[in-house]
Parts: sequence; structure tokens; C-alpha cells
Amino acid sequence: MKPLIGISCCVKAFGIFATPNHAASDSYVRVVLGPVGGIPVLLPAAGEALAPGILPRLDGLILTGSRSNVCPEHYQGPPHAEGTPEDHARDATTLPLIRAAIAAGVPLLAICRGFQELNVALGGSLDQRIQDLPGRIDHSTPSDQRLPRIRVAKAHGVRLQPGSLVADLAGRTEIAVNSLHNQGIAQLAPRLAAEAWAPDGTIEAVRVKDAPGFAYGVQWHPEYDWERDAVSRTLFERFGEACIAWARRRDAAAPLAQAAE
Ligand SMILES: N[C@@H](CCC(=O)NCCCC(=O)O)C(=O)O
Repeated sequence: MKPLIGISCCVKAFGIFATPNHAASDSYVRVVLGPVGGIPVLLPAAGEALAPGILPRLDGLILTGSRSNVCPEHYQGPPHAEGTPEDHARDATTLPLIRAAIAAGVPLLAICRGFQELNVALGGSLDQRIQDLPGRIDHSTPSDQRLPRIRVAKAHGVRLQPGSLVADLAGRTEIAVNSLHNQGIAQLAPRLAAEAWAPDGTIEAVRVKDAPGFAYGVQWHPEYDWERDAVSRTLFERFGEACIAWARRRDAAAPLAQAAE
């Protein structure tokens, strides 16, 4: 059984007329077709009306990374610095979609911007440029490095909570990850448990404490290096297994739900 996996899109300007398009990186389509073992479905940034109609048809959800940033109005933060990329349509779609997916038990894996959206959707807040904070390292894409290299290069170590999901699938409590972000978790949402930290204390992975199913987020980008990194690959495999298990439980319960109507 191949699970149907929703992939969040951003609104991006394309062509000479800068026409708004709904887009997601090919790396997310490839990873769903690969280690997740599913069928990818791109979810347009169509607003909060999308969730009720699409979630019953999905077996899992990936919240993707993006250079754009969650608007500070969603976490009562200060306005972004001039020129900071934002995507209001994406925010209006993913934040309610995350809350609805968790409530329904649809497995979700949140990556980078998606990880930050998960925290904000559940009531947390973000720091907007962690490299400017005392004692913090630069987690962004170094301007002196070509993007393709930085996407697969290891930027820093991550300490994993013993017994946590990633520690379990890695078989150890220290891994190395890539890093392409300026923002990071400031106030952790009450329903999230931090499970991994960078050397400067930046939270790098979270678990939704009371989620009925798989609900996890990572600040790094496992979709860029799963073909050479076993931890990245296994994370997606575990997510795919959770999506299949969820779909089977949901479908088995369907006749009972219909009989109860
Ligand atoms: N914009 C946020 C989230 C960063 C993020 O998702 N980066 C991925 C960029 C896409 C790419 O270059 O491959 C932040 O800066 O923290």
C-alpha cells in the first residue's frame, strides 16, 4: 500500500510577469517516492479551507522548508527586518492544517520552516535571526558556500535526547546535520517536547507530546542527504511506516464510523 502524502507548497513568482505559482522543491517529491514509499500530492497554499477537504484523503503530511519566514503576527513577534521574505498564503494554509492534522491523527513530518510552523501553530514563538543572539552560531547558508554543497554538507553536531525518535533510529545520541536557517524556536509550544539540540542550545527536533500518531519536526534538511545519510533515510522510512499504519487503522474504523452515523 502506497500512502498518499501531502506536501505543502509555497507561493512563488514565476516568469517575466512574476505570476504567483504554488511550488515545492523536487527534493520532497523524490523523498516521498523514495524512502517514504508513498505517492506525493502537492498542497496549494489555498488557505484554511483546504484542511477539512484534504485531510480525510491524506495518509500523511510533510511541511516543507522554504526561504520565506512565518509572519511574526502569528506569534506576536516584532516585525521582520525590511526585505525578509514572507509567504502569507502559506502561513494561512499550514498553521490551521497542522492543528487539524494533529487533532485527526494524520502523521506529519515538519522540516525547517515546517518545524517552525509546527511550533507557532501550537502556540510557540520564534527568534528571527539567531546568529545575532549572544552565544549562538550561524545556522544560515553561508554566503561563501555554493547552495548545492551546503544542502548536503554537515554544518554542526546535534545532541539527541536518549530514547528519542532520532536517537532510536540513529542508534546513538550525537549526529551531524546540514543547516539552512536564520530563524529558530524561541518559546517552545506547550504541546512540544524538545528532543535534539545544536551545540549553542538551538532546538533542532521536537515531538508533539499528545499526538495520537507520528507528529515530529526537525530543523535540519534530511530530504537533501537521505541517499547518503542513513539517519535521514531511516527517518523518512519510519514516517512512511507510520503513514501506512495510520491509513490501515483509519480504513478499518471507517465501517464502524459509518454504522454509527
Ligand atoms: N526561512 C526559515 C526556514 C529556513 C528553511 O526552511 N530553509 C530552507 C531553504 C530552502 C533551500 O534553500 O533549500 C529560516 O530562515 O529560518
